[in-house]
Amino acid sequence: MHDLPHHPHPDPPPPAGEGRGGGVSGGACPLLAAHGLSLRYGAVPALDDVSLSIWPGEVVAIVGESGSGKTTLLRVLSGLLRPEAGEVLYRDPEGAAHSIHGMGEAALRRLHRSDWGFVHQNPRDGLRLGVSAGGNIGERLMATGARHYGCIRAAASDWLRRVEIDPARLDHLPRTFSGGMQQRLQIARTLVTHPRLVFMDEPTGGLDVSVQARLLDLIRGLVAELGLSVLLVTHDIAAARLLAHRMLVMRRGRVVESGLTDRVLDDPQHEYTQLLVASVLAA
Ligand SMILES: Nc1ncnc2c1ncn2[C@@H]1O[C@H](COP(=O)(O)OP(=O)(O)OP(=O)(O)O)[C@@H](O)[C@H]1O
Repeated sequence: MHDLPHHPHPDPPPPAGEGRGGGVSGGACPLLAAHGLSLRYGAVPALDDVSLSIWPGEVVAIVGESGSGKTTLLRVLSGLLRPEAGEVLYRDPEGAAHSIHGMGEAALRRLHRSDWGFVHQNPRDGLRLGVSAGGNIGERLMATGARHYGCIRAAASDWLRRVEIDPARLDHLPRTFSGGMQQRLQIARTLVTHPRLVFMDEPTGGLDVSVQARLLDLIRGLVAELGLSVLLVTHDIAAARLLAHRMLVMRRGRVVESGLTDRVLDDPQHEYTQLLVASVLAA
């Protein structure tokens, strides 16, 4: 048996309607739903008719080999890239659906500051290296309206502790931190505002194996504690196994298989998924 997180939905949404084609389901309410996303870089089809949805409290992993389109998909879903075709709908806390690529830059920026978080593979892309650790966390709180200096500092200290960084380092610059500490600081900065949906792009990439394991454990604990919805891009099947309720397998811009994580990994249906799983078992 695998120690998979309990799926937040007693009756998890069927994978039908995901992958190639398919539609956003009508009556039910996913947090984010994408339909028919396509994007090419010149002649390279980075995304080819991709559809997916993520539900409140759900962790969905997007896996696949290098160049399969994972990062492009995450960037399109989070509004950082515009698709040539298709649509991404986000449901706000009041239940209204918004088209991500139709909402305008200011509204999208607000969403990224409040409801959403983005954890980059390279912490330098998600941190301000010239600002103290506490400042990095406090800044995001202030962007959502926090003003009381003492409260902001206390929250920053608390979050340093939660990501296993000594709060005595509150005033230190992130460039004096190790790679693993910088990544944990980026996670603290992202989660301090309790976002509803977090995009993670290879959050453990580029770290030592032992540091990766510790970080995955930390992410797993925080995701469960905060009930976060997470879209996780990774080429690490073990990370997907540990964190994700569901997974999508990408190849050459297409979703070739999707389903509950243990089903996909223990009983892969697509030839490519079978190869992917076999290569991990052989390693
Ligand atoms: N800015 C760009 N210009 C041209 N081609 C691009 C660009 N970004 C990505 N591509 C191409 O699009 C395809 C998908 O790339 P993408 O980065 O989304 O894959 P990935 O699965 O995230 O890969 P990796 O795991 O190596 O990060 C690849 O063939 C890549 O070479």
